Amino acid sequence: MSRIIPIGCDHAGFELKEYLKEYLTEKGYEVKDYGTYSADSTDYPDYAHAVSDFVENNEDILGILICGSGNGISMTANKHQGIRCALCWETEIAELARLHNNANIIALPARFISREAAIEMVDTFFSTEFEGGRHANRVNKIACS
Ligand SMILES: O=C(CO)[C@H](O)[C@H](O)COP(=O)(O)O
Repeated sequence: MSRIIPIGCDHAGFELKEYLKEYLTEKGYEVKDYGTYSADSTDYPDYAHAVSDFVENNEDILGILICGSGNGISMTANKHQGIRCALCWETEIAELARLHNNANIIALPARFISREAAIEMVDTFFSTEFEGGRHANRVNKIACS
């Protein structure tokens, strides 16, 4: 797994993004911060597209996106052919997103989860490998031609 983690958020996710960035940097990851860089109101698609472009174009990279509900940022990311972005609100969902769906971006709903929950989900997401097997064929069927 890569030690580089791209991360992006809108204003609702700014505080959590800063917190996760510090945590992941302390853990030795190289965090690529695609913004936003303040709590001023802004548009989540700008950051979702930037992180998704990076993940799509770099093998073995997993990313993090954050907005208020997690919906807008994951909807945007999932417009990219190479992205499987999973909206996660508890640890088991984050684990299944990797095990069964080979998700390459985790979307977090900053307004609905604690910092502790976010850390646990991120730790799980980044330490869990895709199970393959019966799930591989299903994941291959997700993309539209
Ligand atoms: O969750 C979001 C998108 O899915 C946004 O963070 C949310 O819509 C921002 O709302 P507001 O402009 O009222 O702060």
